[in-house]
Amino acid sequence: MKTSSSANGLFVPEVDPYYYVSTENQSFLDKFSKISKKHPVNVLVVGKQGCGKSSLVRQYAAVNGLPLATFQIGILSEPGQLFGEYALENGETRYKQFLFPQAIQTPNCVIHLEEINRPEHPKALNMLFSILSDDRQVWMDELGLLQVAPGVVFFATLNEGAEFVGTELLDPALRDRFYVTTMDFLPNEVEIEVLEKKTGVTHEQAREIITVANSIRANADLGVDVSTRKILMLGEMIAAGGTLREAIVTSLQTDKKTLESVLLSLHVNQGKVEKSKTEYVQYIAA
Ligand SMILES: Nc1ncnc2c1ncn2[C@@H]1O[C@H](COP(=O)(O)OP(=O)(O)OP(=O)(O)O)[C@@H](O)[C@H]1O
Repeated sequence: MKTSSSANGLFVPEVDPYYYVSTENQSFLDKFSKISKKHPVNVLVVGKQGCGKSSLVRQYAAVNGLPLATFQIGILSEPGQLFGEYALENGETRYKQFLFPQAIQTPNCVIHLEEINRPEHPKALNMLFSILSDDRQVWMDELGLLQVAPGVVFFATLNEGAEFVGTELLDPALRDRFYVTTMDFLPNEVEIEVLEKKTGVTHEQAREIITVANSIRANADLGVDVSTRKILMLGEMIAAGGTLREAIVTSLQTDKKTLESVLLSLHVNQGKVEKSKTEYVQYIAA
């Protein structure tokens, strides 16, 4: 998605004209925005992978015209790693500041902390604790006192999966500092509309994709998650002229055996997926 530049190198994302949110979540976002005018706010967005958490954060920034900065917490292996690192420059070791210190000191910045429940090393969250607590400041030998600027909103996203539900794996001391909002997949009618608008498939094609997705979702034995992202990928393939089978084979990202079970169950239950005969041809031109 395109973004427009703001003065300090951070970016205000563009509004996604086809982003849908429940009225409840819209109302929550509105309140978070109001609270942020008084002091920085922490919001935890919980939901299944690919259900739209990142887009929600992006859309919040876009709709409110605020700069957005995203950081992957899941890959952190030590406390200071978000802030900067020592690097060799012209034979000298210097401390190089990363975007994070700049983002937290930028008034009204929207800061997305991705996968906050999964840092590679638990201590990696230590410095974040101070920033997310009422103190809103942290001392670093290299950078001095860093204070969170007025109006900053931290959105932490957390993937809800089979291995854990909701916020239970998040450290209680950390969880305590967040408002929590939960997201689920969109209702079918809305998913159909998103599919039509974003991928250009017809209403009938969109309906068929959702029927297939529902039948896979309903069959827990298959263990295949069909997220909104996956549905959009199916739609893109079909809009590009692919068959439903081709779309499923390329989009679902599952092992061969599960894929065969998926195709078989769709074929048996709904006659939806045509059997294919594999032939080989030369691939020498587009
Ligand atoms: N409510 C929605 N309205 C329109 N499009 C949506 C909506 N939710 C998700 N999408 C689309 O689905 C895709 C996946 O969304 P997104 O990346 O936000 O999911 P996520 O939950 O953050 O995924 P992950 O857990 O993998 O980070 C994006 O292309 C996004 O535009």
